[in-house]
Amino acid sequence: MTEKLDDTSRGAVLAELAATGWAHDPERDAITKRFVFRNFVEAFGFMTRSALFAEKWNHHPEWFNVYKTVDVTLTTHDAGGLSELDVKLARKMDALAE
Ligand SMILES: C[C@H](O)[C@H](O)[C@H]1CNC2=NC(N)=NC(=O)C2=N1
Repeated sequence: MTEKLDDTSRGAVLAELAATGWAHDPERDAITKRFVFRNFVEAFGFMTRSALFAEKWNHHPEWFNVYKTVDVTLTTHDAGGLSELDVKLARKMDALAE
């Protein structure tokens, strides 16, 4: 689960995630997305709910919050690039942001 995505699966996965606003950073083999909420409470609520899944799955986002904006970077440090866990967390964060 923490192995890097192989070349056959990553194309489809990156295309799927691109459709919801995730961009691939090839330098780091990471995915990034900016979430913008109505206000700080909504942004922090999203971070709090995401944090519970991150902790449960032992897979943690890199993120930067200013007021109602949360910039998220997902990659798997142990694998040195994207893994299924990043995809799982990205999908969950999309759902939690709705
Ligand atoms: C020791 C601990 O299980 C590891 O450092 C976990 C924690 N959370 C993690 N989060 C992310 N994004 N990548 C990791 O490789 C990772 N590894």
